Amino acid sequence: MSTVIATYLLHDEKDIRKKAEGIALGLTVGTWTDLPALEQEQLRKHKGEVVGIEELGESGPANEYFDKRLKRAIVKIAYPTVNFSADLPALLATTFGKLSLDGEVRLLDLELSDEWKRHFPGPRFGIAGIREKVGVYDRPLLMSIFKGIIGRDLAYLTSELKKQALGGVDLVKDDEILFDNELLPFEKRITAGKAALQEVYEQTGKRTLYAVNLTGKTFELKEKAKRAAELGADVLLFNVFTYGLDVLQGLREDENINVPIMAHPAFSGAMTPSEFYGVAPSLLLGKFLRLAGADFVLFPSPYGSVALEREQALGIARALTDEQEPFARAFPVPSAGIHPGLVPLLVRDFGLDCIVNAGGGIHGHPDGAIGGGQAFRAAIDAALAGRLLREAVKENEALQKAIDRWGAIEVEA
Ligand SMILES: CCCC(=O)/C(O)=C/OP(=O)(O)O
Ligand SMILES: [Mg+2]
Repeated sequence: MSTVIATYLLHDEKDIRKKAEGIALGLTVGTWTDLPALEQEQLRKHKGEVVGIEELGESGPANEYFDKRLKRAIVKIAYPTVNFSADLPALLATTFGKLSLDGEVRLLDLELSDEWKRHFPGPRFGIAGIREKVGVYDRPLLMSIFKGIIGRDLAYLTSELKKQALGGVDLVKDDEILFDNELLPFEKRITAGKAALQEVYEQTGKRTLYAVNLTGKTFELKEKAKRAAELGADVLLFNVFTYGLDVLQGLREDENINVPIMAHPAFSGAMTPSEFYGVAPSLLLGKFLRLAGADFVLFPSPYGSVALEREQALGIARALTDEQEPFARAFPVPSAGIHPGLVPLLVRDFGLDCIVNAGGGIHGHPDGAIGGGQAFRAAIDAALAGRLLREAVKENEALQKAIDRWGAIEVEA
């Protein structure tokens, strides 16, 4: 019998096993022991089963948070896939729908069978496909973010786009808060951006991609995305969690939207932060986004301005790049508050197949976006060569200015 196995962190004052059994029945057949034998036989294939309980010691923080003494355990429950349709909305409603309202349960993981994974597309391009588009194979990619663009016009956007590209970034993304507007209409951002980046390519030979924010009402997104593809959009930025995972999957599965999709974590912070309830970031921002088709996934880095606990951030990256999964690997993009002085940590923690992503760390450079890009590129080269930044600055003024402004955290061999 095909099942999905959910792993939860459970809290209960009295009896963890009783709570776990209640969940397994409550989210499947509802009741069991009082059923006549014949009905039990008929319903057996639909019955949820507790398949593992790992008792944990009490947690002071948990007791303090819930203001009561609680038993804790890692609990695994198997849900028969015969009970629900092969889509993420059904999977989520079954395994963490009403249960998510309990307030004392955290969903840590969902294990899908290989057979069931075949219902999901995974990234269309993935790391390999993106690298082919930018022509860079031997280092982390560098991405910058438009900042201070709201209220500006197309001339300003294209001027800023050129500066970021001239600084040597591989991609430039819209900020997630840039929406369709009269001054910067979606389609014109694509066409004007493309022309501007072609100019830079002809000037420098460096290819830079532009990730335009796909926004608007849900049922208009597909047509907008198809139009973007027709206009030659390089990448679609998408605020997945203000829409839903299945909307991402719908965009990915449309063969007329043959464009890489960059998932932004906006609004996911409503579900992930607590250690006691909600959803683990490695599942929400890692496994689910890869399953549904994101080619890039942004998430808070362990050392930026909205930092994620290091192991959590690394868990997302592992879920995005796990070679055991039957999906293309997706680019981890640790973000928020990133500046050139943090590049040694990023390379140590995320390796070659990641994207260094910065807004303020590019535009806040004393020499502007061009200097910011140059500083990051120098920091990436130094980190890959195993050189300390304090050595690398001797040959790179832009990096020196960045370190003077933001400092540096060296990773000593
Ligand atoms: C985790 C998303 C980061 C993001 O959206 C953003 O705009 C970052 O900007 P900076 O923190 O690099 O200025
Ligand atoms: Mg942003």
